[in-house]
Amino acid sequence: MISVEEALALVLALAGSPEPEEIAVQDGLGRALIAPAVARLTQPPFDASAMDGYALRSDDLPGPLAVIGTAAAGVPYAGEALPGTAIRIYTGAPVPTGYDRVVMQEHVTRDGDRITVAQRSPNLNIRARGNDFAEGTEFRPARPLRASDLALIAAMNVPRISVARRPRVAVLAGGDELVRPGQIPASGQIISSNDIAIAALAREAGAEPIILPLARDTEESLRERFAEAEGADLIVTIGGASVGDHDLIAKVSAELGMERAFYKLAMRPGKPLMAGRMGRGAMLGLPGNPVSAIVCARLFMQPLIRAMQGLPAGSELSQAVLAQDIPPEGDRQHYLRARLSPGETLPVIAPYQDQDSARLRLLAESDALLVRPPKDPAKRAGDLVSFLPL
Ligand SMILES: Nc1nc2c(c(=O)[nH]1)N[C@H]1C(S)=C(S)[C@@H](COP(=O)(O)OP(=O)(O)OC[C@H]3O[C@@H](n4cnc5c(N)ncnc54)[C@H](O)[C@@H]3O)O[C@H]1N2
Ligand code: MOO
Repeated sequence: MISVEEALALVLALAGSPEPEEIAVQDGLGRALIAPAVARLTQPPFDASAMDGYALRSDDLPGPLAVIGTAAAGVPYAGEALPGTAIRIYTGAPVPTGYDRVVMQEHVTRDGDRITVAQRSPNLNIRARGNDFAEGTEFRPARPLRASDLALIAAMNVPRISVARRPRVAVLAGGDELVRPGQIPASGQIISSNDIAIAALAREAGAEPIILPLARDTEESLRERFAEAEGADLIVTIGGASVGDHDLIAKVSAELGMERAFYKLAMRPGKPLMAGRMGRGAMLGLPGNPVSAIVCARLFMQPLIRAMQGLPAGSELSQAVLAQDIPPEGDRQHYLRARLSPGETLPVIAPYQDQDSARLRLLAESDALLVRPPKDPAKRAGDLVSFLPL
C-alpha cells in the first residue's frame, strides 16, 4: 500500500490547469486570482491629509498664521503655500503644494482667521503620494481572496478580475440502506449524511458541488448516476469502496474508463480510498464510513479542489503537546480525532479513546486530527505531536 504522501501527490497530479473566468471584483470573495490585479493608478494619488486641521509650513511654527483657504476631500485648494499662512484642511484632502505638515485642529487655537499652534507633535499627518501602492503594482495572493483583498483591488481601480472557474464537483453517495434527511428510514436503513458533509467540504475549498440522487446497490443505478455527473471536473463517490459483494464502485468506474492512480493506502481511517482520471475530469472514491469519508475529503479532496484553482494544497500540520500517554502505532498513518485546549506555548491535544470511524458526534466535537506516522512509537504526556486543525 502506498503512503499518504505518495497518494496526495498522485491526487494532486489529477488537477489540470485552472480555467479562467472574469468576474466583477465585488463577487470575488473566496475566489482564486489566476492573473495578478495590476494597479491602474497610484494611491494615494496626491499627498493627502491624515487629519482634520490646518496645513502649514514647519518653518512658520508656532504662528500666529493667517488662514487663507480651505481644502476638503474631493475639493482641493488651488493655490500654493505662502509664508505665514495656513489652509483649513480635512482628512483625505490633497495637501496644497508647499505646505509640509498638517496640525490637528485639537492642537490649534483659532481666533477669527488667525491660528496659533498650541501643541507641537512630531507627526506630519501627511500620507505621501503612492505610500499604499503605485500604478503598475501587481497583486496576486496565493490564497482565496478575502474582503480586504477585494478592497485593495477595487482601490487599484480594477473593476473586473480573472479568477479560476469554480471546479464543478458531483457528489455521489450510494447504498440500499440510505434515505434522505427528513425521510422515515425503514428497517435496516439510515440517513445519508456523508454527501452533505462532502458537498460542504467541496464548497469550503472553492468548488461548486452538486449532490446527485442516491444510487442503489446495482451496477445499473451506479451507471445512471455516473452519467448524470457528466461534465463535472471531479466526481466524488462515497461508499462501496471496500471488498463486500455490494461494493461496486471500483468495478463500475473501471468499466466506464476510470484510469486508476491508486486504490488503498496506508492510512487510518480511510484505507479503501481510490483515485484516478475519468474522462476529462478526476474521480475520488471515498470510503463509506462517515469519519473515513470526511477525513479523506479533508486530506485529499480539498487539496485537489484547491489545486484545480491554482491554489496551494494547504495541508500544513501544526504542533501540539500531548495531554496523555498513547500506545505505539501500526503500519498505517493514523488520524485521531482530538480536542485542543490552550497550553503555555503550544496547544494541548487530547485524542479520544474511541476512534470508531462511524461516530459522527465525536468528529463534530473534535477540534483537530492528531497525525501519527506509521509505526510511531508509544508517546508520553508532554511529548510534541503534529495535528491538522478541523
Ligand atoms: N472485510 C473487510 N471489510 C471492511 C474493510 C476491509 O478491509 N475488509 N474495510 C473497512 C473499512 S476501513 C471501511 S472505511 C469500510 C468502507 O466500506 P465502503 O467504502 O465499501 O462503504 P460501505 O460499505 O458502502 O459503507 C460503510 C458504512 O458507511 C455507511 N455509509 C455509506 N454511505 C453513507 C452515507 N452517504 N451516509 C452515511 N453513512 C453511509 C454505511 O451504511 C456503512 O455503515 O469498509 C470496512 N469493511
Ligand atoms: O479505514 Mo476505514 O476507512 O475507517 O473504517
